[in-house]
Amino acid sequence: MLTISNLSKTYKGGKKAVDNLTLEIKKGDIYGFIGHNGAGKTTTIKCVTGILEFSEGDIRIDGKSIKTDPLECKRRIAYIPDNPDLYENMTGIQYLNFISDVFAISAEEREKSIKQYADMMELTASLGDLISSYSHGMKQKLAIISALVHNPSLYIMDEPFVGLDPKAAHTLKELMKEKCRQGSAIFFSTHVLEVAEKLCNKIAIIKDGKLITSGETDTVRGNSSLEQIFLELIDNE
Ligand SMILES: Nc1ncnc2c1ncn2[C@@H]1O[C@H](COP(=O)(O)OP(=O)(O)OP(=O)(O)O)[C@@H](O)[C@H]1O
Repeated sequence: MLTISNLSKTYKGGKKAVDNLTLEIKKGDIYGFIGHNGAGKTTTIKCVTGILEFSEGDIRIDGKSIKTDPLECKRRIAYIPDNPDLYENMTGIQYLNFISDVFAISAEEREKSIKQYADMMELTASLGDLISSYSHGMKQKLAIISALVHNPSLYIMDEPFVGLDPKAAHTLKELMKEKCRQGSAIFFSTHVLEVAEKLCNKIAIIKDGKLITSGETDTVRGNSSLEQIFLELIDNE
């Protein structure tokens, strides 16, 4: 579903934020992407979603290259950034309709799914309010609903649980599991190792832009906790 091959990204000032990264995310995977602050997670995610250009390597979504076929790739993905920068002068419902228009979702379908996901995220009562009046968590919820509404085959999420209250975080975890059971795939970054350990069937750990380990969560972790393994790998590499 998502293949990252030998990806390297160097910023203009010369900082190599991602260094020869190779990962494969398959249909049905909930793939956790873990690393210290500044490890290169957001940079990788922005390359995958076509926001950042990269000089070396290749990124393919369902076999299509984000470099040469960006529109086809973007049709298949939903991106939930760590700091949703939404159109502040729209109301929540206007924004969801705008996203539904972009992805050509029928009126009937959007009405049903907006209601379903807004109810689940407990945002229905605020959908008529301007986004500028929303808290960080409410913006995060709106970004999540907008992703779910167009039912993509690949979800890319950057720290999706930050700012969510415990109930919304629980709902999101359940939705993530359900979407992957239905055949989507999720690639997401997180610092919350307990969540990654419980939720992800696969995990990758990066340090200074380089992949340290990746694979089935149980194999990566062995008999230890993910926290122990993470700390050992980060200290020893
Ligand atoms: N626009 C930029 N220009 C130059 N360097 C950048 C830029 N954005 C990020 N970097 C650098 O690239 C490296 C990777 O940053 P990135 O944001 O990808 O890390 P991260 O793993 O997402 O970190 P965090 O967990 O703190 O969000 C860091 O050293 C950072 O300083």
